[in-house]
Amino acid sequence: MPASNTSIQLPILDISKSISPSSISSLSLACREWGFFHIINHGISKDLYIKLRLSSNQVFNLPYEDKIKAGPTSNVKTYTPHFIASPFFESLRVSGPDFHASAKNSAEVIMKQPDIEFSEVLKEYGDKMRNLSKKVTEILLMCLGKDFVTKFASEFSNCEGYLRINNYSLPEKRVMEKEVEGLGKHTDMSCLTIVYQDDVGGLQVRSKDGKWLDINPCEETLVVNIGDLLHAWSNGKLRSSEHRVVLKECKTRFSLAFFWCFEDNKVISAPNEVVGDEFRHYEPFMCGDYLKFRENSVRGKFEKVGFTVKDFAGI
Ligand SMILES: O=C(O)CCC(=O)C(=O)O
Ligand SMILES: [Fe+2]
Repeated sequence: MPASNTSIQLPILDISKSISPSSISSLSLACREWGFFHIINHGISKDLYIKLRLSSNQVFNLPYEDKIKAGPTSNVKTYTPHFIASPFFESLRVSGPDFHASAKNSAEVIMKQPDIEFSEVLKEYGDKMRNLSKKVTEILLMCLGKDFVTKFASEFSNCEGYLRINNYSLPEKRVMEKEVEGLGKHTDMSCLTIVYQDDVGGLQVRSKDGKWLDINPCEETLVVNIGDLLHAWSNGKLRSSEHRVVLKECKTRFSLAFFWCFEDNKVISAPNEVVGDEFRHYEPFMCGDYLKFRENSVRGKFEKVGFTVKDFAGI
């Protein structure tokens, strides 16, 4: 794995304010080049984050035998154990629209005495993320063209989100000769993803010429990245970049990735006005069919990219 120590400066968008024309242009550039940017004043308090982290850790700290009750072969399928995405990664999924019910469902399967706060905190976080995702979608439409919010916001009106709570850990006595992949390179199967990463760092984006660049954590700042669904809908104008997480020292790492997605039966086809005078790069496709394509191909699933929306619907 090539060593990496270069970080990139991404635009920081103050989501609490109305966006200025100069912010639109720097954001548009970042979305075309990197598909990544930062947001601040997002309304997720440190207190909410800490509560969510503490109650998630209660789940991750349980024995494997308990967690696997919600594993890939269970009815709920919300827990991804170690050794699927990587030996150092496990995650728990909580889905909208009813984040409370989804969290409660997993907690009841996994925990002997389900923690009521877990569902409440997840509801608060999920609902806030849904509102943030709607705001960010509108801003991205502004980046694509004048009046595009009025023209195209309705295409996104049935979007819904799910949260993946990611827990990274390295064996304690491991001698770290070099960094290891906590989560291998992949593109996200979303319209957009909003990530709360802790202060450990390790998130990296792959540049167009194949270099890995660090996206350094920054207090009070969330990372937003474009996923494959919006990449295809925008005819590639908003870039879904490959990214990964590397673990550099003997540390644990915790992140919250919220995926904002079209409904399964949505036909994704870039509107003519979005394509403009460029070539059309993607055939229309049904959102759910692409998700199935990724889930059913080991290569496309979590890592070992190769299979992305280009392979599925690229012209
Ligand atoms: O852990 C992170 O910072 C990012 C995780 C990620 O890329 C994902 O869950 O898709
Ligand atoms: Fe990702």
